[in-house]
Amino acid sequence: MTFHQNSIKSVTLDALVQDSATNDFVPVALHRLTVPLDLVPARYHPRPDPQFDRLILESIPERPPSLLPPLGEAHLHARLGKFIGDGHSSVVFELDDVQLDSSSPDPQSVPRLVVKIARSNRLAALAREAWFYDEMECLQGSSIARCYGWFEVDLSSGQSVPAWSEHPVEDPDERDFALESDKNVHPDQLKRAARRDVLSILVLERLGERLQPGSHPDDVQSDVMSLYEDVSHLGISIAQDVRRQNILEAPRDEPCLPSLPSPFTGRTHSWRVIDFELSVKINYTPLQFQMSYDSHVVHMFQDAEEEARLDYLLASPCAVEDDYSDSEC
Ligand SMILES: Nc1ncnc2c1ncn2[C@@H]1O[C@H](COP(=O)(O)OP(=O)(O)OP(=O)(O)O)[C@@H](O)[C@H]1O
Repeated sequence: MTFHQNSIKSVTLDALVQDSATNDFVPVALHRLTVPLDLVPARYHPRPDPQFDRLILESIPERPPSLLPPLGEAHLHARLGKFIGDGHSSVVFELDDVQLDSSSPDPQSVPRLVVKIARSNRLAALAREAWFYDEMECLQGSSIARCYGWFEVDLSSGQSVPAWSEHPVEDPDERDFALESDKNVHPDQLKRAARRDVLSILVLERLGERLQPGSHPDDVQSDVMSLYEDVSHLGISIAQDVRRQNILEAPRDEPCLPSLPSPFTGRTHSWRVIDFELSVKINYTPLQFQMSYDSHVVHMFQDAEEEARLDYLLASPCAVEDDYSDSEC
């Protein structure tokens, strides 16, 4: 049996939650949640007159039907591995020693996985991201990572999560887009925002390295542009978060699953886009999206070049001096 994005029903993680009295790690079991269809309200942009037909759709694009089999019963057991990265909303780790229970799918079809752990004050942001992974199911494995589910558990009073305190965010009071971007915030999101005692995670396919500072050849730039094109076919704008930190290489290290061709362009990408908590579902045409993505992506690659130049100058002050010929370097 193949391991699908909806095969896992529950997850037990070791080395994530600590018993505050003894400082020992205790295994914690998290249960899969179904993301309510209306969790993220779409934004409707009225069409002022027919000349905007090329840019604004009459209605919000429908979510393509899921092609996954019915929800599975598998239980996944894993240990928190190496820290990979963090952001305003989450901390991301590799998963080690991944095991599935005996009734589960073929372990050969399980790729390397990571866990994206919501910060305690960013539960709504992770829920929002889970909704976008569902919305973009048809792009999982081609332009975005495969997402193996959203899982939660209530922590008990004597439990703590060292991942939160060891990787603190610079500004813990920063505004939460998940609660501010939508006119009518879903009641579940308001409840989540009020809580600090919930462990909430996404289990994702492990992608490769980030797009590095420097100049990138045309084929890389066009591959990345095409990731945004794919997303725009679903009426999804991620224009607010076009950054090289959100472009990762497609998985390469075994075990990994092959990249799938885009259902929209047929292109098999070498890159993936991540991080959808700032995304918005809206009734724009792909042409309208393309106009805004074009400039964002061009700027991103220009910034990557500039960043590399600055890194070089900082690492070798003589290079700065060389610009002024009296240098003694
Ligand atoms: N599927 C993945 N595979 C490998 N690395 C990942 C994956 N997802 C995230 N990462 C790493 O973790 C980092 C943080 O992830 P991400 O940007 O999704 O977090 P965030 O908290 O939503 O960030 P932000 O501050 O941008 O909202 C990424 O920059 C990337 O390096």
